[in-house]
Amino acid sequence: MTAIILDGKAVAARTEEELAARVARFKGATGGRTPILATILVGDDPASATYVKMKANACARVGMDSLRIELPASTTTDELLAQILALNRNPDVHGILLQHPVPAHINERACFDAISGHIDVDGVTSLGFGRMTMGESAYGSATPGGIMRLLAAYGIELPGKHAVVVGRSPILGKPMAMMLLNADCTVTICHSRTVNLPDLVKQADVVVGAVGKPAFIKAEWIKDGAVVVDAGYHPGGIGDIELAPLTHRVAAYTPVPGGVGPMTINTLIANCVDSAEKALEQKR
Ligand SMILES: Nc1nc(=O)c2c([nH]1)NC[C@@H]1CN(c3ccc(C(=O)N[C@@H](CCC(=O)O)C(=O)O)cc3)C=[N+]21
Repeated sequence: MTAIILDGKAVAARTEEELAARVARFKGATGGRTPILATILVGDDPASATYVKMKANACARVGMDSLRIELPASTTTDELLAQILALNRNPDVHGILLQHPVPAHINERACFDAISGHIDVDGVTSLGFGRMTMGESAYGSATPGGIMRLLAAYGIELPGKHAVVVGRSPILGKPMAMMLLNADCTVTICHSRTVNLPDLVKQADVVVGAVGKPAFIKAEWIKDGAVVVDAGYHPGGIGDIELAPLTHRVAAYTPVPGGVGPMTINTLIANCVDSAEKALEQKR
């Protein structure tokens, strides 16, 4: 069986061409302003700094400006909330990315939920999650949203499929499960307290690795012909799924790197362009 490689890097690159054209149109309509994504990085975790830089670079590639806010690890919840509220009030800002994780003493949920819904382009607010789950208009969480766009780009049929999501985090596993449910999958959500994880994964037509542990999901658990989506990202180009033994016997898989990661960033940027266009329509 020749597996389809779900090439997120290629799909993202194609989409960037279209986004660049939309940014150019926005500039034409506003006398040269661009959509602006505000990125907030708290503390000095080098991996987080790299991801935020990748997001700013993606903005630049489509001709968008970004407003980079870097705060010390000692920042309090109230100080971070004040920054977010100021960005909410700034009419030039069309999207906010608050990079997860923030230092442990900060109430991350309170800070996510302070982001105004219309500029929650990373899809992290509770209200956005609820609206997405109910099938109402909202920007879905960027990583699962990117996965859905990637599956759509390759015409992967979802209705009636048994999707097994391994992981239940607020911005990855939980919204992933709701998006697959809304796409008419039968969804099983597995997590650290799940009994018989291998048996559940063995039933999956679609497997999503979203646990954050390198090669935690073993190749032998995955059935022939499954669609394998790996949302893990670990040093050395390793995902959450043991991939090498699978590539010849599954229907499709996301490579790591070059699969889910580029689609996450692309979804964030696409949502920000969308938000900017909506702001323009609504005369701001
Ligand atoms: N509020 C918030 N939203 C996020 O979306 C978010 C976050 N916090 N915190 C951290 C995770 C991680 N994340 C990645 C995005 C792109 C790549 C990516 O593009 N990786 C490249 C490889 C990069 C490399 O290692 O060179 C790839 O997979 O091809 C990886 C990881 C977004 N996250």
